[in-house]
Amino acid sequence: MGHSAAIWDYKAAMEISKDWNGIDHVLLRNPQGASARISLHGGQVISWKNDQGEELLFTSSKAIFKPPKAMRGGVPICFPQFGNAGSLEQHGFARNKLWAVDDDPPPLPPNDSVGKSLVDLLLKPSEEDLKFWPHSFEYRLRVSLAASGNLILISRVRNINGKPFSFSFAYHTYLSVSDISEVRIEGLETLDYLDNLHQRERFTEQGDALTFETEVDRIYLNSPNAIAVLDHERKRTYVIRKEGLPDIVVWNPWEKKSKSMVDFGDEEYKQMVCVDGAVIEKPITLKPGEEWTGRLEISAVPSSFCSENLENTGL
Ligand SMILES: O=P(O)(O)OC[C@H]1O[C@H](O)[C@H](O)[C@@H](O)[C@@H]1O
Repeated sequence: MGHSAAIWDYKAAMEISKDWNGIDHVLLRNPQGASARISLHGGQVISWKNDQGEELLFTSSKAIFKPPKAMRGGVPICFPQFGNAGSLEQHGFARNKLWAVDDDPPPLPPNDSVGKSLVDLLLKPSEEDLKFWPHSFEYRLRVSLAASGNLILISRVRNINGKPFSFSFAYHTYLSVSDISEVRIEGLETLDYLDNLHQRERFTEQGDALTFETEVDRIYLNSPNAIAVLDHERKRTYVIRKEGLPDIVVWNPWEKKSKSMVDFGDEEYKQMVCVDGAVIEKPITLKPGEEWTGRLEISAVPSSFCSENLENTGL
């Protein structure tokens, strides 16, 4: 018997436990049996399951779950720098830090909380962080699981004093797929992209949809606010909707690069594609007191649902 949404206690549907390194994990559940697990290491969503218990995010079998190493899988937060185009470590420090649960976050619009199981997290710079990146910020991350099973991430970054600062950002979303050769991405047609495999040279997408035959590492610019990742074999489509995140990073390392990465298992590159809502080409600049919000919502739906209900996908 399922639970009725009317009597479901969303606050109680959030549990905190410790992993084997003593790091807090937050488990969110919805009345239909979907779940999401978030580690305070990195504020990283490390699992998202549908109501059938199927895992929707990829995590490498060799992922290292111990700070200060980043975990390969789920949704690492890249902040305040995406990639290595800056003075900080690759993808910035946020994914390697211990975040705190925020018991009293500033309010968000009611439709961002009602009918959802959620957790609010907070990251503030340590003394050590300020040596490398001397900017006072508060980063609030809300992770929600909707009654529909959708996973929603809302980031709010505030400049709390001092001088203006700039940052780039990505929700580095590792989607689980049956086989990368069965995947196509719709919504990126005709867009310009920066190719990370060619020193960020700018190209224009020519194909109808993006498919994979080799390593891909691109930053699509000014993308539409909904794109679809179709997994033909698993008959599943991920619909990614975003606000405040103009760019989309698409990455699959393919065989050779994945072999050179210590935290990637054999042939595992076939089971993943990263599709990140991001802000890269034009970094965000915040003056003192200003706040930026970036929202990502992912649905995982049967492909038949998408082709028959294209309007519902927003494409
Ligand atoms: O190995 P990581 O630091 O987690 O980065 C993994 C990948 O992230 C992004 O997709 C970048 O565009 C890639 O160039 C990078 O290889």
